Amino acid sequence: MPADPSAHGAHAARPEELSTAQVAAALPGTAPTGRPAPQRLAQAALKDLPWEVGVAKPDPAIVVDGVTRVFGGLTAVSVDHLEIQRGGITGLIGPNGAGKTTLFNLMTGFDQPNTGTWSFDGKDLGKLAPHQVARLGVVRTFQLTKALSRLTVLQNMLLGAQGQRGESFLRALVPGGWRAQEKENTEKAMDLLRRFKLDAKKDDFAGILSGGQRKLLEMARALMSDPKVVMLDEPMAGVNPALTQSLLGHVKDLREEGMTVIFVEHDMDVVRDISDWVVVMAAGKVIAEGPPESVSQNQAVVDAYLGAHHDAPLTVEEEDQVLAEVEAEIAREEQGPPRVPHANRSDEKDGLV
Ligand SMILES: Nc1ncnc2c1ncn2[C@@H]1O[C@H](COP(=O)(O)OP(=O)(O)OP(=O)(O)O)[C@@H](O)[C@H]1O
Repeated sequence: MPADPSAHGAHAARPEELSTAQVAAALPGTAPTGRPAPQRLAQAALKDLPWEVGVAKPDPAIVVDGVTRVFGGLTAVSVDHLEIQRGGITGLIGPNGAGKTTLFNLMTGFDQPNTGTWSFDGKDLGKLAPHQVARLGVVRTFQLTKALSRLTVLQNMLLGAQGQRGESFLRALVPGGWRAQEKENTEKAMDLLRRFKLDAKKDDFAGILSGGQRKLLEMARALMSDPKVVMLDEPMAGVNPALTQSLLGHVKDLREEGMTVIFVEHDMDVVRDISDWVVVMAAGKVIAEGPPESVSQNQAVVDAYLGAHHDAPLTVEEEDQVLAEVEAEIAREEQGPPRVPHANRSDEKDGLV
């Protein structure tokens, strides 16, 4: 069923996100200019596409072709064709070991494939080092954050500026050029820290931040290089429910700013909440693509998560085990607050996101 276009409108300012409201006011599509928000365009563009693996997108930012990565005898990634729509949020999901992180590593220059090509805006990204990929506008965060614990929060941010396009050897030769650049970078870092509510911690060592604050720092640092594509590897993992809300808001804000976001996530509530499109991987391959509501209806996806095959029905013992796991999951959810407290979300109540 096609997604409801109203579900991804400009979201209302969250009370806990004062800086977001300020940022939103300055952003295309969220200011009262009558211009449609970028995410609406992405969602509208994807709405009538067939739910087929490898389907061509109307305006792809990233195109992957024939990429394989083999470790010993194991094919960790084998993606024939994948396009990522510009300006949308694409969720990359799949069971453990599906190849999601390996694909991220390949696309951002942290690993090299055995075969294949991939491009951003038509520019070949193969064989580029991570800093060169970042300079072209594609940045990523990591499952385990890479915040350097013995540097302060601000110093960590300034490291993120190194791939900036404004930096150049010539600029270094201009008297005062570096100092001007440093001042510019510091101002930009402080703006981002304010937006991510980490400004009060600018002089703290990153090592003393909570897991969630480190995730925020990592996202903020990724934005130092003015990226066009942001790849987030499990941005919500290990983050407490209160901060999850804040992180979700920040991811949506990236889309508001016109960035293309690809994120790996295991929590299906989160995936359903923020994705315009979902790509499902299993055993290295893309096994399904479509809007969030399409994947739970896809038998191949259900099988991949259950570790079963179409032609191999579950035994009674396996069914009992799956049932017991589901019941345990429900019991856990009943005991604690859900990670995404939908009832409290002002944006959802308004039907705007
Ligand atoms: N450097 C490596 N050497 C050997 N095998 C690896 C390496 N990196 C990944 N793999 C294997 O490749 C497969 C895909 O791993 P990957 O981490 O990409 O999966 P994933 O979908 O990100 O899983 P998870 O959701 O658990 O993070 C796994 O079987 C993993 O053990």
